[in-house]
Formats: sequence, C-alpha cells, structure tokens
Amino acid sequence: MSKIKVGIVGATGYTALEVARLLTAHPQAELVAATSRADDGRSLAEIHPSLAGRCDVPIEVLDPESIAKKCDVVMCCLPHGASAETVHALVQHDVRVIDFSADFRLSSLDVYEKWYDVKHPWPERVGKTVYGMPEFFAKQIATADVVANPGCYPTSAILPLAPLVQAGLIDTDDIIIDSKSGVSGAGRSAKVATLYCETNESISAYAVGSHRHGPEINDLVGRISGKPVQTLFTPHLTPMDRGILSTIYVRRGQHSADEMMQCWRDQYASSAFVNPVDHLPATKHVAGTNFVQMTARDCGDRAVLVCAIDNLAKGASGAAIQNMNVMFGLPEVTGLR
Ligand SMILES: NC(=O)C1=CN([C@@H]2O[C@H](COP(=O)(O)OP(=O)(O)OC[C@H]3O[C@@H](n4cnc5c(N)ncnc54)[C@H](OP(=O)(O)O)[C@@H]3O)[C@@H](O)[C@H]2O)C=CC1
Ligand SMILES: CC(=O)N[C@@H](CCC(=O)OP(=O)(O)O)C(=O)O
Repeated sequence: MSKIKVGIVGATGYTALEVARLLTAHPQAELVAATSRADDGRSLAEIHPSLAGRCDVPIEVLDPESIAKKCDVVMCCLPHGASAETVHALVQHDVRVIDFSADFRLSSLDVYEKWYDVKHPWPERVGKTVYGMPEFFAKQIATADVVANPGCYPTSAILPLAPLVQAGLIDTDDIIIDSKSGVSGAGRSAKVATLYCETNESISAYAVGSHRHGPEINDLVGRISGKPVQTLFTPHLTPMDRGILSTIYVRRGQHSADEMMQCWRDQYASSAFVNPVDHLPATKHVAGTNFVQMTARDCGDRAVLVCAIDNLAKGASGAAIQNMNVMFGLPEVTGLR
C-alpha cells in the first residue's frame, strides 16, 4: 500500500507541530503539504525548529484545490469559526478532512451558535458529522469525509463518564468536572493570559460556568449513553507545557468505584489507548503519548474519577492520527506506540 499523503492547514500552530512530529514516526503516512497565512518562504522546520532534519516540507498559502490534489487527507488545525469555511472548500475538492476545531462537533446548530457566538458558515453539516472518538464511533469514522476531532477537555471527561452513565452506575444530574490544562491548550498565538509571568508559579480557574466544552461534554455523553446529562465543568490553567488532569465528582448511589473500574475494563477491553489503572493518574504518566489513564475511588456517597491525557496527543493530534488510521483501514495504533 502506498503511504497516505497528509496535508496540514494552519501550520504555525501547536497542534500542527504535533501532527508533523507524529507523522515523522508513522510508517504508512507522510506529510506532503503544509499551509499557512504566513507566506514568508520558511519551511515547516524553520517555523518549528524541533522538526529540523526530520521534515523539510515547504510552507504554501492555502489553495484548497491544489492541496486536495496532493493529499489523501488534510488535518485542518485552524480555530473554530475560521475552520468550517476551509473544511467546506476542501471537501468540495474531494479530499477527506480531520477538523481540529469545534465547528462540527455538536449536534445542534443553535447550541453551536449560542456558545461560539458566530454564524456557522456550513450550517447544514452541523449534527451530521461524526465525532472523532474511535472508542465509540469507529464504524462511522472509517467512511467519513469529515471527522470532527474532539476537544481536549471533553476527551478527558467523555471517556470516563459515558460508559458509567450508560451502565446506570452514576446520577446523571450531579456531575462536577474539575479540569486542569497545560498552557499549550491555549494555542501558540500570543495572549496576555498565557504569558510566562501570568502562568508561571500560578494556577487559575477561568470561564467558570461559561466554557464551551460544557455543552460538548453533555452532548457527547448524552449521545453515547442515550441518557441526557447535566455537568458542571470548570477549567483551570496550570503552569505545565502540556497535559490535562480531570477530577470528576459523581454521585454513586449503591454502586462502588470497583464496579466503575470493572465497567471501564469491559468497555475498553479492546481499546488500544484507554487504560483503567489502579494508581492515581498524573499528566506525566501519559505525556507525549496517545494513552488515557483513568481510575475511580469511593468517597462517601460520591465517587471521584481521575483521568489524565496529553492535550496535544489524545486531546488533539494523536487522536487525529488515530482517526486517520481508522479512515484508511490501518490498525488504530499505527505510528502511535
Ligand atoms: N492546543 C490544544 O491542546 C488543542 C487545540 N484544539 C483545537 O485545534 C485547533 C488548532 O489549535 P492550536 O494548534 O492549539 O492553535 P494555534 O493558535 O497554535 O494555531 C492555530 C493556527 O491557525 C491559524 N489561524 C489562526 N487564526 C486564524 C484565522 N482567523 N484564520 C485562518 N487561520 C488562522 C494560524 O496558522 P497560520 O498563521 O499558519 O495560518 C495559527 O497558527 C483549534 O481549533 C483548537 O481549538 C483542539 C484540542 C486541543
Ligand atoms: C488551556 C486552554 O486555553 N485551553 C483551551 C481549550 C483547547 C481546545 O481543545 O479547544 P477547542 O474546543 O477549541 O478545540 C480553552 O480553554 O479554550
């Protein structure tokens, strides 16, 4: 089989770098094109020096038709709002797309437009695009033209919660998700909140009660389990480069953390990346990998679930490579172990 030809759009960002890094180790895929608004003659390795000697793809300005001709799949690493238009143009030129933004993740256009405060440029595709979590949607991903790659925080909440809700082991209306992210989760563009002096030696909550990943978590846990859920989600910025730790407080009724662990072991028995573990997971245990570690503990009438992922790997680019593998009929783990 010839190698899968991959293009990246939005090449100067962090998720783009992580895709390029992962592709250098992928035996059956190669990066053939990278586009950026920055038309300054630099190669990808000049933009991201850690790629020096490993990836000399030149940067070009995005022309959907020309990228589509060169590629079998395009990783669209753009911010929400800007992404949907590009995804639409690419699909019209018959290339498959993995969209890193939130533009096609939600079921409802109204919910999207309320939480993202933008008019959707391709509204008819909202609610009709597969969510890129192969643990639940591998069959649809395999034939998809567009895959909506999951959000980083939602990945760390949906994977532990959905099986427990589906199995009826926890209350659906009292779920508290307390998540901490490394600073790369905010992207590479300059913002005051992510300056060194703002983040170093400090941890802070943000978007309390108003983060757009709340509705994504509720939507997906509901879709997977078949039961509506209400969660309270609070994100925190922590002084790490990468990683997400989500601590989730649920009401367990008569059920125990041991039953929850068994539920996960059954659900993820054939999953290559999701690992229920006995220890308390830490972001360091999964850093730079596509693995997910989760555990559960009884605490009075609640259980506390702890889940660790790498925001740039299973939370973004690793998941995208996993999705690409599924789309092209390769084992999910190809290039990711
Ligand atoms: N960082 C993370 O951990 C995660 C990110 N995501 C999502 O992945 C996508 C990319 O994230 P990330 O790489 O971190 O973001 P970055 O900010 O690091 O990079 C995004 C890139 O998109 C391009 N871009 C920015 N604004 C616009 C615009 N208005 N129109 C067109 N292009 C634009 C720029 O590339 P250029 O200048 O080269 O054109 C920019 O470097 C986002 O949708 C993000 O929400 C999802 C999960 C986790
Ligand atoms: C630390 C930090 O700032 N994280 C980002 C989430 C990154 C992500 O996954 O966002 P998308 O849903 O847009 O893809 C945030 O809270 O906005």
